[in-house]
Amino acid sequence: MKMAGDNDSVAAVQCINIKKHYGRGAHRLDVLQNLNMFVPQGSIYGLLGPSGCGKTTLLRCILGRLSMDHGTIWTLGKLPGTIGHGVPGSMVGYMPQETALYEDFTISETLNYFGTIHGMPRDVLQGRKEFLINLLDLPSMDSMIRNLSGGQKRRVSFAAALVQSPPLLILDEPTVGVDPLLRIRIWEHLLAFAKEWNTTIILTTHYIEEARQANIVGLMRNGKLLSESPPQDLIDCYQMPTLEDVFLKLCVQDSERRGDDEEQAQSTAVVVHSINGAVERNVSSSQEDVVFSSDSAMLIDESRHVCKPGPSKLRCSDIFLSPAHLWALMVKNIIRIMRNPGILFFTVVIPILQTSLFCLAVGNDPRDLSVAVANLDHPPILSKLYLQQIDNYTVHQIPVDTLSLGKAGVRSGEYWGVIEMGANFSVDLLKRFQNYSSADNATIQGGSVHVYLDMTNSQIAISLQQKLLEAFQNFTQKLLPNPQIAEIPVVFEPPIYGSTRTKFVDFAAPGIILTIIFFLAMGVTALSLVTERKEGLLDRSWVAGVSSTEVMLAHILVTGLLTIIQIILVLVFILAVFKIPNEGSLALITLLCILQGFCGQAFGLFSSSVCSTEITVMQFTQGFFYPIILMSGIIWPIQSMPDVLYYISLCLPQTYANEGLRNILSKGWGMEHFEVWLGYVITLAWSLVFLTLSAVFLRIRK
Ligand SMILES: Nc1ncnc2c1ncn2[C@@H]1O[C@H](COP(=O)(O)OP(=O)(O)OP(=O)(O)O)[C@@H](O)[C@H]1O
Repeated sequence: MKMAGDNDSVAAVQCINIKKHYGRGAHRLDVLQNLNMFVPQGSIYGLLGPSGCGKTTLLRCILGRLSMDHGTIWTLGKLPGTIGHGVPGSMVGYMPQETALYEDFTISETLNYFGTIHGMPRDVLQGRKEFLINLLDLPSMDSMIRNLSGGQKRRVSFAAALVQSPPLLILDEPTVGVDPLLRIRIWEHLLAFAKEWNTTIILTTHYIEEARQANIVGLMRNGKLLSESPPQDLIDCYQMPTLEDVFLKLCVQDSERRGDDEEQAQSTAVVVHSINGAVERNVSSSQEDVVFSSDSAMLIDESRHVCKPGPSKLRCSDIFLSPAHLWALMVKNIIRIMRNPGILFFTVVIPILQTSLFCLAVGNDPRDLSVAVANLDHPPILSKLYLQQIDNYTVHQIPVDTLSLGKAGVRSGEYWGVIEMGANFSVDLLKRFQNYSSADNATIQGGSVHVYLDMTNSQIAISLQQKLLEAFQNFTQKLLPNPQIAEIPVVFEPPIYGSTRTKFVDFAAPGIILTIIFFLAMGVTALSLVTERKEGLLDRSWVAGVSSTEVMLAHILVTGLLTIIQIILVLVFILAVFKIPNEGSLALITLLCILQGFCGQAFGLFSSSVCSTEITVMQFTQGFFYPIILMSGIIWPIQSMPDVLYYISLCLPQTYANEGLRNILSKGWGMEHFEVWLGYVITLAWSLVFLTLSAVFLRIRK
């Protein structure tokens, strides 16, 4: 059917037999059921219906944001989402139900963001901003969104949908929660846009009577249109005082039809014709029969027209990345970070705090360990000399009269151990040193230091053993002309790599550096996307034409700057302040850290593409934290793991990187070693895996 006269005969949007459901099995909900819709160009189309009848779902299908189960939608002559088409993109302005604005932006920044995405030149955008501020009676451009009233926020949201003067406007409940005066003003603007700029407007509303101002109303119930006609025609046809009464009557009729014939009811729509002022009513059951009338008096029985697909002007940005989109997204991310002191604090202070805590709290010798000394030696010549050699920083000697008193003290938790030297210690030890080959067992036992330790804390026990053995070496050096006589005949020569005094902290440092960098980078990235998606902000950007790759890249570039700051801080504190030994190239270390930071960002993006809320992101990332720490050889060598765990650990993103960094730091190895190469290659491979998965999940969940 075609209306006479003007370009109203051409459809801006046409939906043909649309079906859409959510859920599966018993939870399946058929939201749109064979829905047909025809929105003429330059008209205001009011989509009315009770809550939950599927209005938003239909709008999202029209925008190309939701895929349908069945049917076709034409928007501005093309299928939404076609390459080169501006829907989603600059051809459509979308105002979602929720305000969906960045609370920490000003009005000006908000409009800049959307204007830049749409590629508006700076001066045009400035003029447009001033026009919209006047038109919608908004406060000053510098006002922060978070300080605006609810009504002002809705008007800013409206302005954001209008900023690029789109030919198609889709407004999801623009007047909900708005005072009556403002509602009247919004309608005045809508009428002006349709009349003066030939803008096509589709809007949903619960306030049925306000839709009398629309050119056409679609009355929707249970996922289908009960009627699609000019409001006055409906009122005249049903001879009801209000549109609301018409809607009620149609609902009753629909229920009755459903009772009669469920199948028939699925696809019928009441259509009102207005012919030369007389109104007649049809019940149609297929798309071809669905007709509408204008308030002009003529009907032309022709099939409906949709906008003819014009020659596709394919821009590079439709296929490749758009610099305008990237720039807008990056500026947006920078503003959000700058306005959020928590993120800046997180960036600068946390890496310093974590590295310092690690270097100060881990790997140092324990001190002031109380150890009972039962020295029964008489006269205590050699025993005294031995006790003097014990490192007083670690061991705090407490004399006791008998061995059993010392043991009782260990059992009660007073001492970490007891050192016992017998009554003939000095005599027997001298005998042993003077006559090695003929010393009997009694002499050897009498000339030995007997130590009883609390072995429940292995690190403390190992430290005590080490200190007591070192004291004995010092003691023999003072006592014997050739102290090597007193040593066991297994000699550890100067090491090939490292030193005899290599500490635990040197072993753990590479893993700790990489873990701090990986998880900080992940933390900065992970929450941002989830917050944006939850508040409907991401949805708005998708509709403006931004792609998931652009969103990801903009996040990586901006949070990448933060990650580089963190890497510099971590390395300065580890290598320069706490002087963890480094034999290798600083450039290689930095490169590996940057790649691990990138991998952390990619993992953060992956987490935020999989999870819907901040809580689930936290749980998801925490679930990975301990397995990575425990299984990547950071605090214990992977060579000690059971076979299965060992092979699993090799697959983790930090195991090879950790090993590679350890080799660079402690052995000074470079890229000529395969073990070092592997660290870089596997980190990069994991980053690509996470990025690909993020892109897939972002696309699926768009
Ligand atoms: N992602 C989803 N998964 C499952 N069900 C959904 C989803 N989105 C919407 N629904 C359900 O589909 C039905 C239609 O929702 P929709 O938001 O389209 O209704 P609506 O007419 O816009 O409602 P309102 O006027 O309250 O905004 C509702 O029952 C809703 O609960």
